[in-house]
Amino acid sequence: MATTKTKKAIPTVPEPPLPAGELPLHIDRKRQIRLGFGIFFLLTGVFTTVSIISYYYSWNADQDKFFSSNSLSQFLFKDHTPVANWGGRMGAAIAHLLVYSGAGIASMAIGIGIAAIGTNLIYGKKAAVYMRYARWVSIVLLLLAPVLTYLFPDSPFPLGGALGNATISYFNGLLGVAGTGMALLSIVLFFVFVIFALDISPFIKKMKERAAIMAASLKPVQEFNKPEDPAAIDEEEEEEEKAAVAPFAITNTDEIQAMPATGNKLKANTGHVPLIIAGEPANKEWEMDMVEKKLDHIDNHMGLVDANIEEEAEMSEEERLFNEWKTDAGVAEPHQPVEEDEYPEVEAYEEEDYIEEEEEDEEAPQPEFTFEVKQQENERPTIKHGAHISIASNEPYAPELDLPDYRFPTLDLMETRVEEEISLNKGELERNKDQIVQTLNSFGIEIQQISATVGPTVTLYEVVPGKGVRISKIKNLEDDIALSLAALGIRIIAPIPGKGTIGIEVPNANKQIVSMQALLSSPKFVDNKMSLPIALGKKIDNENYIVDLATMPHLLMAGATGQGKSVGINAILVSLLYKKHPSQLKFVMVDPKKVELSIYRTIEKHFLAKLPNEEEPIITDIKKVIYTLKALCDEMDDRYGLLKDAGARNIKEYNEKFIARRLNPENGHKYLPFIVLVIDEFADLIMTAGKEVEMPIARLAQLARAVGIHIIIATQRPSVNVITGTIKANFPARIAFKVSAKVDSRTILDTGGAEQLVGRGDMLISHGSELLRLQCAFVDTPEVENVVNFIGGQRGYLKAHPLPEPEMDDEDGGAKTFDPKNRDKLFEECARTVVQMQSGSTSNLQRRFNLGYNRAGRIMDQLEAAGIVGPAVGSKPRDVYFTSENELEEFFGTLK
Ligand SMILES: Nc1ncnc2c1ncn2[C@@H]1O[C@H](COP(=O)(O)OP(=O)(O)OP(=O)(O)O)[C@@H](O)[C@H]1O
Repeated sequence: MATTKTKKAIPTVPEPPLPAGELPLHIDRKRQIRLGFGIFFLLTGVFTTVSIISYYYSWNADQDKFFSSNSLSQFLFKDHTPVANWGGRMGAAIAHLLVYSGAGIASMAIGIGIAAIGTNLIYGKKAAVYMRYARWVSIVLLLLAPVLTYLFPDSPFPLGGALGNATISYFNGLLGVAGTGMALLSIVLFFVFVIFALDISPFIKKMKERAAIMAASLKPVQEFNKPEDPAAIDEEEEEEEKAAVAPFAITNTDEIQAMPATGNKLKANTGHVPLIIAGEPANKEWEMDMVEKKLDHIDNHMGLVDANIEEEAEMSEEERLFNEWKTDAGVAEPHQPVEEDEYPEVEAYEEEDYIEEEEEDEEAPQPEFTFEVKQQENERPTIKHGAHISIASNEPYAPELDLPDYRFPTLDLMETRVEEEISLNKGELERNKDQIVQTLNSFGIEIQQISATVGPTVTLYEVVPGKGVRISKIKNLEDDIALSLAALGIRIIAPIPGKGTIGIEVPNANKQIVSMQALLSSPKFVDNKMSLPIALGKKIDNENYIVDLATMPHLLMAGATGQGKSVGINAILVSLLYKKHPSQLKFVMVDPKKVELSIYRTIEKHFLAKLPNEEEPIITDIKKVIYTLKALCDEMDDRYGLLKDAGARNIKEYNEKFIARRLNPENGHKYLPFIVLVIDEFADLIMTAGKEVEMPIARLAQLARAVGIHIIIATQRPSVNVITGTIKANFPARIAFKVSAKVDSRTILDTGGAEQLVGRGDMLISHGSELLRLQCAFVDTPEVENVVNFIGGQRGYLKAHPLPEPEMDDEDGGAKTFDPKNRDKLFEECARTVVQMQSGSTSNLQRRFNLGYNRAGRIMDQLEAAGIVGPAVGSKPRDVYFTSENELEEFFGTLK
């Protein structure tokens, strides 16, 4: 009541007129409350933003502390362990909740939004402004969080927070990874092109207009330097008199007054200078007024005033009152619209004039105000850097131009082995047929029909059995039939896949050598478009067997000693040397026996790749093999990085883009040659280095195909401890030369048969689902020498292709040690999760078990040391070496 009385009393006492700059009491109080809230919001926003920025650096240290507290209040008020966040415990908690449990790094928009609201409260803007902020903050949160999670799914820092994770895992389930990517891209494009474009267009317009104003405002200043037509001056003066006097006097004319040093010079050639030097205030003011008026004029002319209407709409009532009050008090006057034709020279201004003027004044000491002119020159649009970043030529890139004079090896380097007509003795054929029919009949197997296909090493007899004969019966009689045919190397194929017949392969009395020269000159080899064509030999029906190593994509060759492995490797290498240019293919050769591959050292500068600073082009030392394998893994990772940048799925697509000059070498892009790793005696390696060799080979075999790295391994010991499950699983293409026992054949091919081969290049190849018998092409050592000498005698690269320098875990390159007693409580659970998901991702463990980064990282290290996951590979998830939970449980059993 008392207040009311006081209020009522106020009108009776006439208020004294408000002093300039002060507002009526009710406006003032409202403003104070707003100011209070504004400051509060501003500080809160700044604090939140700073805490989030700090979280980026301190989250590793603080996350464990946050998780180890039972509740938020305990973390805030009861725990006393110091935190690393710049905002203290409160900052750490806010940042954790907003970033980790919220929208990741995008949450910064919340802090900035709160601060912006605070600022606007201080200035008393209307509610519409806050709505606009809220809209933008929501867009940023909803868009940025999923995009960041999608782009960096395995980033240890929660870039997209829980919001990003939840959105992406939902959409990945709904649309798949590619579908989610496309959906995100369309949403982002929608915002960029539709909403954002609409919003920025006025801004761009404004910027353009401002630039025009700046240009125009400098015009009169330059005109000081230019002699003027007296008539024009008169006219201008007249017009100026007509124009309204500038409502606000610009007093900062000191600069113009303080120009005596230049005055004399100017006096000689300018019309306006006497006015300036004389220092008559009216004239000085006139000059500056002209500038101001022109600014106003252009504002009106260009519609800036209209643009300001929008801003005014956002003004608070208080601001309007304040402006009205200012107007009344004569502090400022509204802009006077000026007729367009009053300042025709604004439009008439031409750049050439300006350049000429500058040239004329070159020798004269430059008066201060010409400085502005120079600034203007800087602001003139320049050619953007990068606008011309383009590769000089539009011609497709030709990798062969690295060595333009390189000549491919010629066929005369290979020995000419005339392939005799396959002439199997008719008598031999008849004899074999009769014996087969007899033998089968003696076991009660009726035959409807029999035919023979004569191959270089064996003849295939195809038998169509009588009705009701079970195929398994014939298969069971394999040994008996072989015995009665009295020939070595009989192989029964019952039935021949895709045919209703039974095949019986009988070795020929006279075997034929398959000529490598004939294979290399065959149209099938010459005209093929395979990435890595290899001419392996001939099938049983004499068809040339040429296959693409890139599709295999790796090859395992095994067989007893002296059965043709080395010849087989040479056949493969020679085929590649005949077909590929040195820029397209590199070999990494490992030869623990030191003699088999040393012949290829001659082509070191053309076709070999090795570790930098390594002298030997062919690797023979086991330790260097481990380094080399690591380097190849690094090369693979680097290549994946390049493919990702280029948006290519495999080396073929990548190289096509590079050849079409769609990838900029300045961004690290380069033509990627295929790399073929050849290991001649794999058993020696695995016996000496075990997992250290097996794991990187398995990793390369699993992943390197897409980036053009292929592996050929050969061994003469086809036992299970050499050709392990891991190796077999990753080498789908396998070649078996003759082996001594059926069990060895099973180890190599998962089936018998290789023990019945006749040796000397007779082989079985298992590729995809088929098993084929081939006679390997024969290449003798002198022929290989001819080829490598031919290549080595030509100009090559300066050195062998360098592989990346590998980083090893410790000096010995050994793996981390695992102490079963000293492992995390969650070790087993995490191991199960990792095996279930087949992905060694630390951030996954963090999310699953609510772990801090450090602890999750420690557990991942323990998993690596235990051999459950592979080493860290950049930000990608680690490889998981256990394929099933059973396997894992067995492993846990060994730890107890
Ligand atoms: N495709 C083939 N055609 C004809 N003869 C062959 C063929 N392959 C190998 N031979 C013969 O077998 C011999 C041994 O071959 P090779 O040296 O390739 O055996 P290997 O399996 O590499 O033996 P090791 O394991 O002892 O090195 C050759 O010297 C050659 O006479």
